[in-house]
Amino acid sequence: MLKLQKVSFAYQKEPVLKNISFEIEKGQNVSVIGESGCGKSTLLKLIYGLLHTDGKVSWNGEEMLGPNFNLVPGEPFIKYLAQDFDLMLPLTAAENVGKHLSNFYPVKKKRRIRELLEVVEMEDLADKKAKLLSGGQQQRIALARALAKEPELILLDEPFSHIDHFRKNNLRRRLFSYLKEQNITCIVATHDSTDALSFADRTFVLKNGNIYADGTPEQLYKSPPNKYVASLFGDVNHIMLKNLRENENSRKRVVLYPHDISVVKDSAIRAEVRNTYFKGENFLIQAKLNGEEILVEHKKNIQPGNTIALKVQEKLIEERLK
Ligand SMILES: Nc1ncnc2c1ncn2[C@@H]1O[C@H](COP(=O)(O)OP(=O)(O)OP(=O)(O)O)[C@@H](O)[C@H]1O
Repeated sequence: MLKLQKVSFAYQKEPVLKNISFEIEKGQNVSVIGESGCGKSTLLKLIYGLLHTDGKVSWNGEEMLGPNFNLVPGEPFIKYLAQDFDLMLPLTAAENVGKHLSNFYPVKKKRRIRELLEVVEMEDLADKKAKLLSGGQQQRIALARALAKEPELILLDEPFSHIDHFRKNNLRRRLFSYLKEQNITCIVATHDSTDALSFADRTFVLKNGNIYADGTPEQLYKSPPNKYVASLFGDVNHIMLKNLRENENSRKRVVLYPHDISVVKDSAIRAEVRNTYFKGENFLIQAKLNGEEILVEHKKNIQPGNTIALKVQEKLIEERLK
């Protein structure tokens, strides 16, 4: 189990992380999300032992003392995959993956390298020099290398940032099921809502140096505590209640995703279409509702200038206001 107690950190005067405490069970997949610069990478570096904190970071009850006490920063049972992949460019993909594996059992080593190259779908490029690989291919090799010595805890900083959309989904499924099978604890810092929604057991939202929200992805998505949290999962509206309800006088607003709002034949809520964007299965409609800019999802394209009637389930509004 990973345990952080009152962990704070500042590069300069202003603290980046403030008094953070949490526990993560073995084998859990935790995603850390939050706006750019909120401290996701700093948190991973701190757990790995690259940065010093006055707080306490421990693994299975043993305190990890950090860079002020370790000559070589980092713990051997943790792997940290930074945003720069730090590959040995003159070596081949396979050589990079096996770099930290012992040469004592060459057949075993070869088998392990092949297994890891399969996880990241790079078998075909095993013998290609790293310097000749694309950014996404290098990132996949760096991932395989991080897994080579079967870490107990893996820290991944934007692990799919250079990988194209088609491959990303498949790779995510393979990687995260591999980590589950091996019972490897994983923390992923990410901007990508799919990493957080589809694969994490638990999600931390970082804001202003604190864990601002902590829950299962489903809890955070379905009942976002506010607009900030909802916006990390995609487009979101923050609509004045008086624009949705008759006889509403408060200045309260409600968080609604575009798909929470339906276009109907007739209703008292009317908006004027300003723009439409094709999204594949649906269209995203940008419209003006009593002066407020809103986003609505709809099956059909509606031309700008048209008026649309809208409906939001009252039950959903009540839930979001809780
Ligand atoms: N070496 C450094 N020296 C000084 N300030 C730093 C350093 N590294 C990061 N920072 C600052 O610390 C804050 C947190 O940075 P960090 O990289 O942890 O954020 P992040 O959430 O990972 O961002 P991103 O999502 O853009 O990668 C930022 O304001 C950043 O400018």
